[in-house]
Amino acid sequence: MLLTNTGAELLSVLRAQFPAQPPKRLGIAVSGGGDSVALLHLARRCFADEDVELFAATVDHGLRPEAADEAQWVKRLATDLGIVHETLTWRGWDGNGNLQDHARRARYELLTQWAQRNQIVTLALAHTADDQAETLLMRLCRAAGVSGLSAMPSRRMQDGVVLVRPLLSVTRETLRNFLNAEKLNWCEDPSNMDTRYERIRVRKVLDSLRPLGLDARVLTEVAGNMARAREALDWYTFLAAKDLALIDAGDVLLDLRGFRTLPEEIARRLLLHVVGWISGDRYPPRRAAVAEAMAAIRHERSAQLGGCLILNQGRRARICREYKAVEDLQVQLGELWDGRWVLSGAVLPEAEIRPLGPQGLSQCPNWRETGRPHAALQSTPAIWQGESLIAAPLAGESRGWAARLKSGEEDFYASLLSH
Ligand SMILES: Nc1ncnc2c1ncn2[C@@H]1O[C@H](COP(=O)(O)OP(=O)(O)OP(=O)(O)O)[C@@H](O)[C@H]1O
Repeated sequence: MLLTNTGAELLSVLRAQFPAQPPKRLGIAVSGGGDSVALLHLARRCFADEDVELFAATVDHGLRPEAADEAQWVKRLATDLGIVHETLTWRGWDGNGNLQDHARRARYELLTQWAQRNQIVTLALAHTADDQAETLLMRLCRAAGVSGLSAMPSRRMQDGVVLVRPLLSVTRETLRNFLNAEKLNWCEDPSNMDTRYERIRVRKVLDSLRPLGLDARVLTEVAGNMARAREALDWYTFLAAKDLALIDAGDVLLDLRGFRTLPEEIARRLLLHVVGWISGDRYPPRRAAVAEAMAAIRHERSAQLGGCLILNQGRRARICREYKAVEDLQVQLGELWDGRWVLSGAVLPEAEIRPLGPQGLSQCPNWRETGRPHAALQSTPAIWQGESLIAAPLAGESRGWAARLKSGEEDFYASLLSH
Protein backbone atom coordinates (compact mmCIF):
# COMPACT_ATOMS: atom_id res chain seq x y z
CA MET A 1 0.00 0.00 0.00
CA LEU A 2 1.38 3.41 -0.90
CA LEU A 3 0.51 6.38 1.19
CA THR A 4 -0.51 9.67 -0.25
CA ASN A 5 0.47 11.90 2.64
CA THR A 6 0.38 12.78 6.35
CA GLY A 7 2.99 12.10 8.97
CA ALA A 8 0.60 9.98 11.04
CA GLU A 9 0.22 7.40 8.30
CA LEU A 10 3.96 7.38 7.71
CA LEU A 11 4.57 6.80 11.41
CA SER A 12 2.34 3.74 11.42
CA VAL A 13 4.04 2.36 8.28
CA LEU A 14 7.41 2.86 9.96
CA ARG A 15 6.37 1.35 13.29
CA ALA A 16 4.90 -1.72 11.56
CA GLN A 17 8.35 -2.55 10.19
CA PHE A 18 9.73 -3.12 13.69
CA PRO A 19 8.77 -5.80 16.21
CA ALA A 20 6.63 -5.06 19.27
CA GLN A 21 9.90 -4.93 21.21
CA PRO A 22 11.94 -2.56 19.02
CA PRO A 23 15.76 -2.59 19.16
CA LYS A 24 17.15 -0.66 22.13
CA ARG A 25 19.76 1.02 19.92
CA LEU A 26 18.70 1.92 16.40
CA GLY A 27 21.13 3.35 13.84
CA ILE A 28 19.97 5.53 10.97
CA ALA A 29 22.02 6.11 7.81
CA VAL A 30 21.40 9.74 6.84
CA SER A 31 22.94 11.11 3.65
CA GLY A 32 21.22 14.47 4.12
CA GLY A 33 18.88 13.85 1.16
CA GLY A 34 15.10 14.09 1.53
CA ASP A 35 14.46 10.37 2.04
CA SER A 36 16.88 9.79 4.88
CA VAL A 37 16.17 13.16 6.55
CA ALA A 38 12.48 12.21 6.54
CA LEU A 39 13.40 8.84 8.08
CA LEU A 40 15.38 10.58 10.82
CA HIS A 41 12.45 12.83 11.78
CA LEU A 42 9.95 9.98 11.54
CA ALA A 43 12.07 7.60 13.61
CA ARG A 44 12.49 10.18 16.34
CA ARG A 45 8.74 10.72 16.56
CA CYS A 46 7.92 7.05 16.16
CA PHE A 47 10.08 5.89 19.08
CA ALA A 48 9.75 9.00 21.28
CA ASP A 49 7.82 7.10 23.97
CA GLU A 50 9.70 3.85 23.71
CA ASP A 51 12.95 2.58 25.15
CA VAL A 52 14.89 3.14 21.90
CA GLU A 53 18.08 5.17 21.62
CA LEU A 54 18.69 6.60 18.16
CA PHE A 55 22.09 7.08 16.50
CA ALA A 56 22.80 8.64 13.12
CA ALA A 57 25.76 8.46 10.75
CA THR A 58 26.66 10.16 7.48
CA VAL A 59 29.30 8.90 5.08
CA ASP A 60 31.38 11.62 3.48
CA HIS A 61 32.83 10.03 0.34
CA GLY A 62 34.89 13.12 -0.42
CA LEU A 63 33.68 12.97 -4.01
CA ARG A 64 31.70 16.22 -4.14
CA PRO A 65 32.81 19.60 -2.79
CA GLU A 66 29.53 19.96 -0.85
CA ALA A 67 29.78 16.58 0.87
CA ALA A 68 31.58 17.79 4.01
CA ASP A 69 29.09 20.66 4.47
CA GLU A 70 26.19 18.26 4.06
CA ALA A 71 27.62 15.96 6.72
CA GLN A 72 28.00 18.99 9.01
CA TRP A 73 24.42 19.97 8.26
CA VAL A 74 23.16 16.48 9.20
CA LYS A 75 25.22 16.61 12.40
CA ARG A 76 23.56 19.89 13.41
CA LEU A 77 20.12 18.52 12.58
CA ALA A 78 20.70 15.31 14.55
CA THR A 79 22.15 17.23 17.50
CA ASP A 80 19.10 19.55 17.53
CA LEU A 81 16.94 16.44 17.63
CA GLY A 82 18.99 15.03 20.53
CA ILE A 83 20.48 12.25 18.40
CA VAL A 84 24.17 11.32 18.56
CA HIS A 85 25.73 11.69 15.10
CA GLU A 86 29.01 10.62 13.56
CA THR A 87 30.52 11.49 10.18
CA LEU A 88 32.38 8.60 8.58
CA THR A 89 34.91 9.59 5.95
CA TRP A 90 36.00 7.55 2.95
CA ARG A 91 39.09 8.47 1.02
CA GLY A 92 39.73 5.05 -0.48
CA TRP A 93 39.23 5.78 -4.18
CA ASP A 94 42.32 4.71 -6.12
CA GLY A 95 40.97 5.67 -9.55
CA ASN A 96 40.45 2.05 -10.66
CA GLY A 97 37.19 0.27 -11.47
CA ASN A 98 33.65 1.52 -11.08
CA LEU A 99 33.59 4.53 -8.73
CA GLN A 100 29.89 4.24 -7.81
CA ASP A 101 30.27 0.58 -6.97
CA HIS A 102 33.39 1.15 -4.85
CA ALA A 103 31.77 4.05 -3.02
CA ARG A 104 28.65 2.02 -2.33
CA ARG A 105 30.56 -0.94 -0.93
CA ALA A 106 32.75 1.34 1.17
CA ARG A 107 29.62 3.09 2.48
CA TYR A 108 28.05 -0.17 3.65
CA GLU A 109 31.32 -1.26 5.21
CA LEU A 110 31.82 2.02 7.09
CA LEU A 111 28.20 2.03 8.27
CA THR A 112 28.23 -1.55 9.55
CA GLN A 113 31.60 -1.02 11.26
CA TRP A 114 30.22 2.12 12.91
CA ALA A 115 27.16 0.15 14.04
CA GLN A 116 29.33 -2.58 15.52
CA ARG A 117 31.56 -0.08 17.34
CA ASN A 118 28.43 1.39 18.95
CA GLN A 119 26.68 -1.91 19.75
CA ILE A 120 23.96 -1.03 17.24
CA VAL A 121 22.41 -4.26 16.01
CA THR A 122 19.82 -2.69 13.69
CA LEU A 123 20.60 -0.04 11.08
CA ALA A 124 17.81 1.66 9.11
CA LEU A 125 18.24 2.85 5.51
CA ALA A 126 15.76 5.12 3.73
CA HIS A 127 15.24 3.29 0.42
CA THR A 128 11.82 4.08 -1.06
CA ALA A 129 9.41 2.52 -3.56
CA ASP A 130 11.06 4.74 -6.21
CA ASP A 131 14.49 3.24 -5.47
CA GLN A 132 12.89 -0.18 -5.84
CA ALA A 133 11.27 0.76 -9.17
CA GLU A 134 14.45 2.38 -10.54
CA THR A 135 16.51 -0.65 -9.57
CA LEU A 136 14.03 -2.93 -11.33
CA LEU A 137 14.21 -0.90 -14.55
CA MET A 138 18.01 -0.80 -14.46
CA ARG A 139 18.09 -4.58 -14.04
CA LEU A 140 15.66 -4.98 -16.96
CA CYS A 141 18.19 -3.13 -19.10
CA ARG A 142 20.69 -5.87 -18.22
CA ALA A 143 18.25 -8.64 -19.16
CA ALA A 144 18.15 -9.86 -15.55
CA GLY A 145 16.30 -13.02 -14.57
CA VAL A 146 13.96 -13.65 -11.66
CA SER A 147 16.58 -13.03 -8.96
CA GLY A 148 17.80 -9.78 -10.49
CA LEU A 149 14.27 -8.48 -10.82
CA SER A 150 13.32 -9.42 -7.25
CA ALA A 151 12.55 -6.72 -4.75
CA MET A 152 15.36 -5.63 -2.49
CA PRO A 153 14.68 -7.23 0.88
CA SER A 154 13.22 -5.12 3.68
CA ARG A 155 15.83 -6.64 5.97
CA ARG A 156 19.10 -8.42 5.52
CA MET A 157 22.23 -9.15 7.53
CA GLN A 158 25.61 -7.69 6.74
CA ASP A 159 28.65 -8.21 8.95
CA GLY A 160 26.50 -9.06 11.95
CA VAL A 161 24.27 -5.97 11.57
CA VAL A 162 20.58 -6.16 10.56
CA LEU A 163 19.99 -3.66 7.75
CA VAL A 164 16.32 -2.62 7.59
CA ARG A 165 14.55 -0.61 4.90
CA PRO A 166 11.31 0.43 6.58
CA LEU A 167 10.20 2.89 3.86
CA LEU A 168 10.23 0.56 0.86
CA SER A 169 6.47 0.85 0.37
CA VAL A 170 6.51 4.65 0.51
CA THR A 171 7.14 6.90 -2.50
CA ARG A 172 9.71 9.67 -2.59
CA GLU A 173 6.89 12.10 -3.33
CA THR A 174 5.07 11.10 -0.13
CA LEU A 175 8.22 11.79 1.88
CA ARG A 176 8.71 15.17 0.16
CA ASN A 177 5.08 16.05 0.93
CA PHE A 178 5.66 15.18 4.56
CA LEU A 179 8.82 17.30 4.77
CA ASN A 180 7.19 20.24 3.01
CA ALA A 181 4.03 20.05 5.11
CA GLU A 182 6.16 20.06 8.28
CA LYS A 183 8.46 22.78 6.89
CA LEU A 184 11.50 20.56 7.31
CA ASN A 185 14.66 21.08 5.26
CA TRP A 186 17.00 18.69 3.54
CA CYS A 187 20.03 18.91 1.22
CA GLU A 188 19.37 18.69 -2.48
CA ASP A 189 22.13 16.57 -4.00
CA PRO A 190 23.10 18.23 -7.34
CA SER A 191 24.04 14.84 -8.80
CA ASN A 192 20.31 14.03 -8.71
CA MET A 193 20.08 16.17 -11.85
CA ASP A 194 23.13 14.67 -13.53
CA THR A 195 22.00 12.56 -16.47
CA ARG A 196 25.43 10.95 -16.75
CA TYR A 197 24.17 8.64 -14.00
CA GLU A 198 22.04 5.72 -15.15
CA ARG A 199 19.73 6.04 -12.14
CA ILE A 200 18.89 9.62 -13.02
CA ARG A 201 18.16 8.72 -16.65
CA VAL A 202 15.93 5.88 -15.44
CA ARG A 203 14.14 8.29 -13.10
CA LYS A 204 13.33 10.51 -16.06
CA VAL A 205 12.08 7.56 -18.12
CA LEU A 206 9.85 6.53 -15.23
CA ASP A 207 8.20 9.95 -15.34
CA SER A 208 7.27 9.39 -18.96
CA LEU A 209 5.98 5.85 -18.27
CA ARG A 210 3.57 7.05 -15.60
CA PRO A 211 0.76 7.88 -18.07
CA LEU A 212 0.79 4.18 -19.08
CA GLY A 213 0.09 3.24 -15.49
CA LEU A 214 3.66 1.97 -15.03
CA ASP A 215 4.64 3.80 -11.87
CA ALA A 216 6.69 3.09 -8.76
CA ARG A 217 3.73 1.35 -7.10
CA VAL A 218 3.22 -1.09 -9.99
CA LEU A 219 6.92 -1.78 -10.38
CA THR A 220 7.27 -2.37 -6.64
CA GLU A 221 4.49 -4.92 -6.92
CA VAL A 222 6.26 -6.64 -9.83
CA ALA A 223 9.47 -6.74 -7.77
CA GLY A 224 7.47 -8.33 -4.93
CA ASN A 225 6.03 -10.95 -7.29
CA MET A 226 9.53 -11.74 -8.49
CA ALA A 227 10.79 -12.10 -4.93
CA ARG A 228 8.09 -14.70 -4.26
CA ALA A 229 8.97 -16.54 -7.48
CA ARG A 230 12.63 -16.51 -6.46
CA GLU A 231 11.74 -17.98 -3.09
CA ALA A 232 9.92 -20.85 -4.82
CA LEU A 233 12.86 -21.45 -7.18
CA ASP A 234 15.26 -21.44 -4.22
CA TRP A 235 13.13 -24.03 -2.48
CA TYR A 236 13.12 -26.40 -5.47
CA THR A 237 16.84 -25.86 -5.95
CA PHE A 238 17.30 -26.81 -2.29
CA LEU A 239 15.29 -30.02 -2.82
CA ALA A 240 17.33 -30.83 -5.94
CA ALA A 241 20.56 -30.26 -3.99
CA LYS A 242 19.40 -32.60 -1.20
CA ASP A 243 18.54 -35.19 -3.82
CA LEU A 244 21.47 -34.97 -6.21
CA ALA A 245 24.46 -33.39 -4.48
CA LEU A 246 26.98 -34.88 -2.06
CA ILE A 247 29.91 -33.15 -0.43
CA ASP A 248 33.28 -34.89 -0.61
CA ALA A 249 36.19 -33.14 1.11
CA GLY A 250 34.93 -29.72 0.05
CA ASP A 251 34.12 -30.80 -3.52
CA VAL A 252 30.53 -31.28 -4.68
CA LEU A 253 29.49 -34.48 -6.46
CA LEU A 254 26.44 -34.11 -8.68
CA ASP A 255 24.40 -37.05 -9.88
CA LEU A 256 24.36 -36.38 -13.61
CA ARG A 257 21.32 -38.40 -14.61
CA GLY A 258 19.18 -36.54 -12.09
CA PHE A 259 20.81 -33.23 -12.94
CA ARG A 260 19.94 -33.57 -16.63
CA THR A 261 16.27 -34.18 -15.88
CA LEU A 262 15.95 -30.98 -13.83
CA PRO A 263 14.14 -27.99 -15.35
CA GLU A 264 16.80 -25.80 -16.95
CA GLU A 265 16.39 -22.95 -14.44
CA ILE A 266 16.71 -25.21 -11.39
CA ALA A 267 19.78 -26.93 -12.86
CA ARG A 268 21.37 -23.56 -13.62
CA ARG A 269 20.68 -22.30 -10.10
CA LEU A 270 22.07 -25.46 -8.56
CA LEU A 271 25.26 -25.18 -10.61
CA LEU A 272 25.66 -21.50 -9.69
CA HIS A 273 25.17 -22.31 -6.04
CA VAL A 274 27.77 -25.08 -6.15
CA VAL A 275 30.31 -22.81 -7.84
CA GLY A 276 29.57 -19.88 -5.49
CA TRP A 277 29.82 -22.13 -2.43
CA ILE A 278 33.21 -23.52 -3.49
CA SER A 279 34.77 -20.30 -4.77
CA GLY A 280 33.22 -17.98 -2.15
CA ASP A 281 32.62 -15.45 -4.93
CA ARG A 282 29.60 -13.26 -4.20
CA TYR A 283 29.15 -12.40 -7.88
CA PRO A 284 28.02 -15.14 -10.25
CA PRO A 285 29.99 -15.87 -13.43
CA ARG A 286 28.83 -14.32 -16.72
CA ARG A 287 25.72 -15.78 -18.28
CA ALA A 288 27.56 -16.98 -21.41
CA ALA A 289 30.12 -18.84 -19.29
CA VAL A 290 27.34 -20.52 -17.31
CA ALA A 291 25.55 -21.55 -20.53
CA GLU A 292 28.81 -23.05 -21.85
CA ALA A 293 29.35 -25.02 -18.65
CA MET A 294 25.75 -26.27 -18.71
CA ALA A 295 26.22 -27.45 -22.31
CA ALA A 296 29.48 -29.22 -21.33
CA ILE A 297 27.72 -31.07 -18.50
CA ARG A 298 24.92 -32.08 -20.87
CA HIS A 299 27.44 -33.47 -23.35
CA GLU A 300 29.50 -35.27 -20.70
CA ARG A 301 32.49 -32.99 -21.06
CA SER A 302 34.57 -31.39 -18.33
CA ALA A 303 34.54 -27.61 -18.03
CA GLN A 304 35.74 -24.64 -16.03
CA LEU A 305 33.46 -22.08 -14.36
CA GLY A 306 34.02 -19.23 -11.91
CA GLY A 307 37.30 -20.50 -10.45
CA CYS A 308 36.06 -24.11 -10.30
CA LEU A 309 36.53 -27.22 -12.40
CA ILE A 310 33.63 -29.42 -13.43
CA LEU A 311 35.11 -32.88 -13.94
CA ASN A 312 33.05 -35.48 -15.70
CA GLN A 313 33.34 -38.76 -13.80
CA GLY A 314 30.79 -40.91 -15.63
CA ARG A 315 27.66 -41.08 -13.47
CA ARG A 316 28.74 -38.00 -11.60
CA ALA A 317 30.30 -34.61 -12.08
CA ARG A 318 32.82 -33.54 -9.48
CA ILE A 319 33.00 -29.81 -8.97
CA CYS A 320 36.16 -28.67 -7.25
CA ARG A 321 38.38 -25.61 -6.91
CA GLU A 322 40.54 -24.84 -9.92
CA TYR A 323 44.28 -24.86 -9.16
CA LYS A 324 44.84 -21.72 -11.25
CA ALA A 325 42.42 -19.80 -9.02
CA VAL A 326 44.34 -20.57 -5.79
CA GLU A 327 47.87 -20.95 -7.14
CA ASP A 328 49.17 -17.83 -5.36
CA LEU A 329 47.15 -18.10 -2.16
CA GLN A 330 49.32 -18.28 0.92
CA VAL A 331 48.41 -17.60 4.53
CA GLN A 332 50.01 -18.06 7.93
CA LEU A 333 49.20 -21.07 10.09
CA GLY A 334 45.99 -20.46 12.01
CA GLU A 335 44.50 -18.33 9.22
CA LEU A 336 41.66 -19.31 6.94
CA TRP A 337 42.81 -20.56 3.53
CA ASP A 338 40.76 -19.75 0.40
CA GLY A 339 38.03 -18.35 2.66
CA ARG A 340 36.88 -21.82 3.70
CA TRP A 341 39.60 -24.15 4.99
CA VAL A 342 40.74 -24.38 8.61
CA LEU A 343 43.92 -26.41 9.12
CA SER A 344 45.00 -27.66 12.49
CA GLY A 345 48.16 -29.43 13.66
CA ALA A 346 51.51 -28.81 15.29
CA VAL A 347 52.93 -25.29 15.71
CA LEU A 348 55.81 -24.95 13.27
CA PRO A 349 58.20 -22.06 12.75
CA GLU A 350 58.04 -20.38 9.34
CA ALA A 351 55.44 -22.74 8.02
CA GLU A 352 52.57 -21.54 5.86
CA ILE A 353 49.51 -22.80 4.05
CA ARG A 354 49.67 -22.94 0.25
CA PRO A 355 47.96 -25.10 -2.35
CA LEU A 356 49.37 -28.58 -2.83
CA GLY A 357 49.91 -28.03 -6.57
CA PRO A 358 51.51 -30.51 -8.99
CA GLN A 359 54.86 -30.44 -7.14
CA GLY A 360 53.33 -31.19 -3.78
CA LEU A 361 51.12 -33.87 -5.18
CA SER A 362 54.12 -35.66 -6.69
CA GLN A 363 55.31 -36.11 -3.05
CA CYS A 364 52.03 -37.78 -2.00
CA PRO A 365 52.43 -41.44 -3.00
CA ASN A 366 49.06 -42.42 -1.48
CA TRP A 367 46.91 -39.84 -3.21
CA ARG A 368 44.97 -42.47 -5.23
CA GLU A 369 43.63 -43.96 -1.99
CA THR A 370 41.65 -40.77 -1.40
CA GLY A 371 39.50 -41.63 -4.45
CA ARG A 372 39.84 -38.02 -5.61
CA PRO A 373 41.28 -37.03 -8.98
CA HIS A 374 44.66 -35.42 -9.48
CA ALA A 375 43.14 -32.12 -10.68
CA ALA A 376 40.99 -31.81 -7.54
CA LEU A 377 43.83 -32.61 -5.13
CA GLN A 378 46.16 -29.98 -6.59
CA SER A 379 43.93 -27.19 -5.34
CA THR A 380 43.69 -28.49 -1.76
CA PRO A 381 45.50 -26.75 1.12
CA ALA A 382 48.87 -28.05 2.24
CA ILE A 383 51.40 -27.10 4.91
CA TRP A 384 54.74 -25.94 3.54
CA GLN A 385 58.02 -24.89 5.10
CA GLY A 386 59.76 -23.09 2.27
CA GLU A 387 59.84 -25.63 -0.55
CA SER A 388 59.39 -28.63 1.78
CA LEU A 389 55.98 -30.20 1.96
CA ILE A 390 55.07 -30.82 5.62
CA ALA A 391 51.55 -32.18 5.24
CA ALA A 392 48.73 -32.55 2.75
CA PRO A 393 45.76 -33.65 4.87
CA LEU A 394 43.36 -34.01 1.93
CA ALA A 395 45.79 -35.95 -0.25
CA GLY A 396 46.62 -38.87 2.04
CA GLU A 397 49.58 -37.20 3.80
CA SER A 398 48.02 -35.89 6.99
CA ARG A 399 51.15 -36.31 9.19
CA GLY A 400 49.24 -35.08 12.27
CA TRP A 401 47.36 -32.36 10.41
CA ALA A 402 43.63 -32.08 9.70
CA ALA A 403 41.65 -29.86 7.32
CA ARG A 404 38.01 -28.94 7.84
CA LEU A 405 35.56 -26.59 6.20
CA LYS A 406 34.94 -23.43 8.19
CA SER A 407 31.15 -23.54 7.73
CA GLY A 408 30.67 -27.29 7.60
CA GLU A 409 28.95 -29.33 4.90
CA GLU A 410 25.40 -28.52 6.03
CA ASP A 411 26.06 -24.91 5.07
CA PHE A 412 26.00 -25.98 1.41
CA TYR A 413 22.31 -26.91 1.67
CA ALA A 414 21.22 -24.35 4.28
CA SER A 415 22.66 -21.38 2.41
CA LEU A 416 20.31 -22.10 -0.51
CA LEU A 417 17.45 -20.90 1.65
CA SER A 418 19.07 -17.96 3.38
CA HIS A 419 18.14 -15.04 1.11
N1 LIG B 1 26.45 9.17 2.21
C1 LIG B 1 25.56 8.50 2.93
N2 LIG B 1 25.64 8.51 4.27
C2 LIG B 1 24.76 7.84 5.03
N3 LIG B 1 23.76 7.10 4.53
C3 LIG B 1 23.63 7.03 3.19
C4 LIG B 1 24.52 7.72 2.32
N4 LIG B 1 24.14 7.48 1.05
C5 LIG B 1 23.07 6.66 1.13
N5 LIG B 1 22.75 6.39 2.41
C6 LIG B 1 21.64 5.55 2.93
O1 LIG B 1 21.26 4.62 1.92
C7 LIG B 1 19.95 4.89 1.49
C8 LIG B 1 19.81 4.59 0.02
O2 LIG B 1 20.56 5.50 -0.72
P1 LIG B 1 21.12 5.10 -2.14
O3 LIG B 1 20.00 4.57 -2.97
O4 LIG B 1 21.89 6.26 -2.66
O5 LIG B 1 22.09 3.98 -1.67
P2 LIG B 1 22.60 2.65 -2.35
O6 LIG B 1 23.52 2.11 -1.34
O7 LIG B 1 23.12 2.98 -3.70
O8 LIG B 1 21.34 1.74 -2.49
P3 LIG B 1 21.39 0.22 -3.00
O9 LIG B 1 21.58 -0.59 -1.74
O10 LIG B 1 20.03 0.07 -3.59
O11 LIG B 1 22.46 0.10 -3.99
C9 LIG B 1 19.71 6.33 1.86
O12 LIG B 1 18.35 6.64 1.96
C10 LIG B 1 20.42 6.43 3.19
O13 LIG B 1 19.67 5.84 4.23
